[in-house]
Amino acid sequence: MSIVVEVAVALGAVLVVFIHFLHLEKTIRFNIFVFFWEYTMVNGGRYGDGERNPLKHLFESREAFLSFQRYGTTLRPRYIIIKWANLGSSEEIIVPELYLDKVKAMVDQIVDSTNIMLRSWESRIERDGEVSEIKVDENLRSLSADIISRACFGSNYAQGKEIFTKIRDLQNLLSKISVGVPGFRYFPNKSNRQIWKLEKEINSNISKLVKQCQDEGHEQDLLQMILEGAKNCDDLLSSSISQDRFIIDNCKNIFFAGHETTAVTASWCLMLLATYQDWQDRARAEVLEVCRNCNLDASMLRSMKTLTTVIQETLRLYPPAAFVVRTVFQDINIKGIKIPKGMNIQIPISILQQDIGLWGSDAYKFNPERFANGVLGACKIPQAYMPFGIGARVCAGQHFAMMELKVVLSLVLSKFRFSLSSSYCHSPAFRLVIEPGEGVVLNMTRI
Ligand code: HEM
Repeated sequence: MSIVVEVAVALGAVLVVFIHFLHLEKTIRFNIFVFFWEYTMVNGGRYGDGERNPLKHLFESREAFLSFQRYGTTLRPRYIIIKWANLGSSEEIIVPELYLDKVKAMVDQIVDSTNIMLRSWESRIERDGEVSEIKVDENLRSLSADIISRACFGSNYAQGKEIFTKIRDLQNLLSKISVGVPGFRYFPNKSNRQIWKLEKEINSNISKLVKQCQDEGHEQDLLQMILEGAKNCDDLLSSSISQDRFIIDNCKNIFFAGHETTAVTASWCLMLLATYQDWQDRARAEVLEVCRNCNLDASMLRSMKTLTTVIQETLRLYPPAAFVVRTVFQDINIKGIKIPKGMNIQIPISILQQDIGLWGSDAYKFNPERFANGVLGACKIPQAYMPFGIGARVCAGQHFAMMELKVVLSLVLSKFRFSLSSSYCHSPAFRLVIEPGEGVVLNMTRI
């Protein structure tokens, strides 16, 4: 089957590319990219003169340029986000669970999960002598998956974690696909067949788990909220989406939105604290002062002002989500570019968050102090700070994410001193999120 299928796929792809480039849609897709290019130019040649811009490498290298272009012209990543986010009004269901008081109750769970990771670091340091070189990224990813699985599936989290692992494999496969041709995902080539197989497995595993949760009843975890939401969701009644499909899509949505983003932010935070030792000392002093050898609780997290500004500044310089995506509801004109109704616009978060005109001449510098009086004090136009998006569809998990980051970072700071290893290579990479391309490698010692 395979050679015939691959040839058919190749011919089909050529045909679709041809039609695609002739079609009016072409103008629309290219406009999206031009819009950002123009925006960039209008704002003082951001790519050219950003000598100290931490994301300079990302924006300037040919590879990065291609992945931006690819992202701007391919349907796939946007398709996933929009499809997963738009199936039913996910925030109606998720947000109540992620409100602050609910989130507080999860602190103990997060402390337990984080301590498991920290104990493994302690053992490594003991084994290696005084200092250990630790690449933190994968550990932080598993931690974040563990935390979101527990929050989502409660006591069934082990099965949930298996599903999340499969979703991650799916994500990896999808991020490797580079052909921005509409309809390509229906071609039965090798990678698409792998994707379909994985999707089928994920859907059937989630269905099984949902059934199990329904039989057990009464647990107040995220999955239960989704199940309840699915029962009452008007969107479902007025659409052709099945309840199963809705639940499956919401599970994928939470995992995709809430796992990688938080893990990557923790990695960037540790990288910056390792680079700026004065901020590491200040944040640690605050944590020790607030906790005074007691167990962490939600009220302590509120008092950690310095740590909060460190996280805010990290999210300003290294926002994990590269774009906020919106669909144009009526024809508009931005800086002379006509944007027709129905087109998707990507708002480049990091460009807005490092604009000298808005943030001052030290816009590229790591300076958590700027957030001492909140976002209003940090930026001329506070809407330009949007690591969690903006408006009605702002991130449903932002409180959860901030709380998780504070717990993880305060525990790390209270137990370890760390500096950047000489093997660290600074190379922000745009995959599905903006992440340290070569990972973050730290020299760690116990306190
Ligand atoms: C540092 C961590 C995080 C960052 C930077 C982040 C960022 C974002 C951004 C930029 C959006 C798009 C918002 C918009 O279009 O205006 C979003 C949406 C979303 N996020 Fe997060 N997020 C994070 C963590 C989380 C977590 C932990 C969860 C879940 C527990 C979560 C759940 C969601 C959901 C469900 C949406 C879709 C909301 C909708 O479409 O209505 N996020 N996030």
